[in-house]
Amino acid sequence: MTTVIDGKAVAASVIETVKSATRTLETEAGVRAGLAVVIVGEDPASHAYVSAKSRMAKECGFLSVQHTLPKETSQEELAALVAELNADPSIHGILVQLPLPKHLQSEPIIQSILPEKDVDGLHVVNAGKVATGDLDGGLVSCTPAGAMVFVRRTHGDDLSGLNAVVIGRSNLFGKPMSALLLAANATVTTAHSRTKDLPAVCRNADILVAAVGRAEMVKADWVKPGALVIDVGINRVPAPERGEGKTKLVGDVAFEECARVASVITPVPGGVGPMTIAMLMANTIIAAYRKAGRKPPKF
Ligand SMILES: Nc1nc(=O)c2c([nH]1)NC[C@@H]1CN(c3ccc(C(=O)N[C@@H](CCC(=O)O)C(=O)O)cc3)C=[N+]21
Repeated sequence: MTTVIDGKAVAASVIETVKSATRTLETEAGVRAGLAVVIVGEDPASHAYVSAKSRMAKECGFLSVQHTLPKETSQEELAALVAELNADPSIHGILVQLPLPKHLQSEPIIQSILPEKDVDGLHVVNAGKVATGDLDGGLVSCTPAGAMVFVRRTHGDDLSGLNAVVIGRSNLFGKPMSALLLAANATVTTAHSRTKDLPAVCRNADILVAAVGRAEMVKADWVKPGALVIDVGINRVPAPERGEGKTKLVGDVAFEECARVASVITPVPGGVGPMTIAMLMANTIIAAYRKAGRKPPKF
């Protein structure tokens, strides 16, 4: 029987750990963890994600601050807000929701966040720590960190002898995911749009991670029998069967057919997505513990 991972349930268990760590930090050190989320513009999907993050931060017991800036905000104004949050001792984590409106450059903004407050794990200092295998010193990007929780719950901490294939090479996901799998001793292939015979490469994977951004691209005959399949894709597609003009979310994996071949698989929605938000909370409490000079919890 194939196991379908319940991402909401795993995320809830991460959130329970965060909540209790938040209480401990408050009672023993008198410190309340604080998360600031910055959003520029009116994109409804981005607002939905940001509300979910702010709501979860409150549920964790954090000081949760949301800055909503108008879409015509200048580069300088956004940079000034980040500088203010960097200097604010009540804020331990800063997240600038991406993508930013087209007239703004995200890279200089992200690199101006203090690495110790960069709960998205996108600062070069944090990316560099992941790349060099220093997983306890920095902050790990939330989506790969969440995917690794699924990997550890399936295979334990040591992936020696297992082949892992990550489809996708973005800084946000593919590169850190490959680095985390490698640090856990997997033999890792980072595949991408220029890879020759992608289905054949994927068929070698004991752990197959799809982050291509193409709806249901990974088919059953790409999956090694018994593999763990992690679907990082979020694609909104038309769903005429639900009524005229309706849409639904699907991943990068053709779920039904691949589930018949895999031994463990994550669904979309309800897989990696909820874990991304949970790991953001985990990173925030880790940042707050470090600031207070305490050893943070492990996730
Ligand atoms: N600076 C920054 N950091 C991010 O981490 C970041 C970002 N910008 N921009 C946008 C993406 C997207 N993202 C998601 C988080 C949760 C779900 C999630 O919980 N999804 C639900 C479904 C939600 C629905 O129904 O729409 C699920 O997969 O079950 C999805 C996507 C974080 N992102």
